[in-house]
Amino acid sequence: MVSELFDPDRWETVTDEFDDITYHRGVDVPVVRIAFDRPEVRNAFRPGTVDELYAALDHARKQADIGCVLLTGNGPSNKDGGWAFCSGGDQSVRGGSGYEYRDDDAAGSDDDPLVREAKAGRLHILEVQRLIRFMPKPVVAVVPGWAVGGGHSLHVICDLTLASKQHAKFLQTDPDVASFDGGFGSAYLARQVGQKKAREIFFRGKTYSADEAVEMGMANEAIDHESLESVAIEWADEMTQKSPTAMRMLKYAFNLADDGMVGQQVFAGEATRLGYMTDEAKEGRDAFLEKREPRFREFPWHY
Ligand SMILES: CC(C)(COP(=O)(O)OP(=O)(O)OC[C@H]1O[C@@H](n2cnc3c(N)ncnc32)[C@H](O)[C@@H]1OP(=O)(O)O)[C@@H](O)C(=O)NCCC(=O)NCCSC(=O)CCC(=O)c1ccccc1C(=O)O
Repeated sequence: MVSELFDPDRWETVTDEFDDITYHRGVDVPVVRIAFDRPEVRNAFRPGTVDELYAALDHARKQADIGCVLLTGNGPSNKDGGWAFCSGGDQSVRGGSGYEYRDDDAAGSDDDPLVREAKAGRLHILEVQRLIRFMPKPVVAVVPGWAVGGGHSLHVICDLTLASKQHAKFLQTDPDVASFDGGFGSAYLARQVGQKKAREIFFRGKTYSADEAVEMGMANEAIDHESLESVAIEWADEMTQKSPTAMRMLKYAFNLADDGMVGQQVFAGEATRLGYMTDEAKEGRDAFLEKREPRFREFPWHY
């Protein structure tokens, strides 16, 4: 069993090569489901987990027939029945300068020695955050239980959050373990819930329910636990029936104001792609290749 909330009739396996995550694609909806699969440690991520998550997200990014990504956590824990989205960095493998590949974690033993050295003491969940941020399709955090520390930051960076009414719990423990996500995990959270509330979340370390998360604006809807994944698929179905270009441009437009010149670059890159699709752009290319002046006067100055 992948997870108690997982409906095997709705999903097919993309690959079962991963150890710490599972990766499926929808049978009848163009959506993928990527899930943390370490329920016994509340889906904490170790370096290998982050590597796998990055690989799966990057794969999903490149699939032209996929319009939405669901990010969730498998469960419940066999140990105590607890549910989790993700409890952040695995504190048991935290070394002096970051999280370390240990024991059975994918250590990249076949890597070039210099790459292996550079991989020591990883804090690369931030690379995953950026991949989600720039993913050209909506990413939905589907939160069946605890979203804590770096796991809380992951739900924050997702485009939408659906939370189990009965089991989702939102908590920031970063300063309890001397960690601080000073990027999207805090600053973008403040955009969602306001400065006072965001500071309260980090400074007090209080646990919030799904309803409270919805009320303060960091989650979209609290859903009955049993229906969480089927509702997530419904939302994905709705979103993937819309224009892919419009959805991509909207996501990047929402990002733009907060992402500075990188946000402008990403948005403008997509605008350039659209520009390249016009006859005007083809005329520019053809004129160069045919060694003649471009006949741009044939094109209107739209207003
Ligand atoms: C999540 C809890 C609140 C759940 O509490 P509870 O339901 O009572 O269950 P427990 O009995 O505590 O836990 C069950 C079991 O799981 C183990 N476990 C839970 N969380 C972790 C974890 N994060 N690491 C390792 N192990 C974990 C726990 O030990 C139990 O094991 P047993 O063997 O059964 O005893 C509660 O568990 C909790 O508070 N967990 C810790 C949450 C936490 O502090 N997370 C880390 C925050 S810091 C972080 O995430 C890194 C931030 C980050 O990503 C980052 C930030 C800035 C720059 C870069 C980075 C980066 O890339 O890392």
